[in-house]
Amino acid sequence: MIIGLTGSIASGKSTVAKMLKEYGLPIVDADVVARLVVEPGSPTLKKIAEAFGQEVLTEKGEMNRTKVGELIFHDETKRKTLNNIIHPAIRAEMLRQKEEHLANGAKTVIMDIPLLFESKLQHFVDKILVVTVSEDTQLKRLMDRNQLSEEDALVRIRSQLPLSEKEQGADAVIYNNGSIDESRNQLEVILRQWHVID
Ligand SMILES: CC(C)(COP(=O)(O)OP(=O)(O)OC[C@H]1O[C@@H](n2cnc3c(N)ncnc32)[C@H](O)[C@@H]1O)[C@@H](O)C(=O)NCCC(=O)NCCS
Ligand SMILES: Nc1ncnc2c1ncn2[C@@H]1O[C@H](COP(=O)(O)OP(=O)(O)OP(=O)(O)O)[C@@H](O)[C@H]1O
Repeated sequence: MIIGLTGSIASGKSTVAKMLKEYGLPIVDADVVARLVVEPGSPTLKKIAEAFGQEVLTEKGEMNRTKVGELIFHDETKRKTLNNIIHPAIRAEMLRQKEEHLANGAKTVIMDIPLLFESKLQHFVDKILVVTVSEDTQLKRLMDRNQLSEEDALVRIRSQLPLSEKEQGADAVIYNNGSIDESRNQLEVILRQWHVID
């Protein structure tokens, strides 16, 4: 079974992914893959520099993530341009890693895809697990974690579909407003229901 783990920025996906790892389940993480495909010298990074200018590269030839973040979260056209360049490369590498886990005998693979709904990737997975939080908690945790002003945190939140819509498209939902242990308990119930654990 392929489980798609999603949510929105700072809703708690990585926190839940860590718990899934503790069960020994293999995880294919879109944010990790998104870093892999823009390594210095990669064709994808070259295309990004052609589209946005050499100033998105650091002296070492790496992608300047802060700079690219500033550009794309304040400008939908630029965000779409970046997505059109980087998403095909991310998808191809994620599918490769998934196949590798299956070939190695995994019965369940987790695909952690923040933009699963925005990119319409529901067909990639058999079950969708959404990690959700209230808007207030999401805003507070994002501001704390990334040291962002309220305004910068809000533009990032608004660049994604509302969590309420994602909950409607889910096979199961983890409500992550409470403690980490409360979320862990919800996860355990879901994994039992799906026969991933006994
Ligand atoms: C814009 C970039 C450079 C910012 O890097 P930074 O290190 O600050 O953030 P990080 O990569 O950890 O992403 C944090 C979160 O931002 C959100 N996010 C990232 N990219 C996007 C996007 N194109 N649209 C909407 N939300 C996004 C996701 O919720 C993600 O989990 C980076 O996120 C990126 O390369 N984005 C494009 C690839 C992408 O779409 N990644 C999302 C998962 S496929
Ligand atoms: N139940 C919780 N109680 C308190 N803090 C939490 C809880 N869950 C997550 N957090 C904190 O909230 C922040 C966001 O969580 P996390 O990084 O797991 O979100 P995410 O959905 O993976 O975000 P992103 O898409 O931006 O990578 C982190 O700083 C994390 O430590």
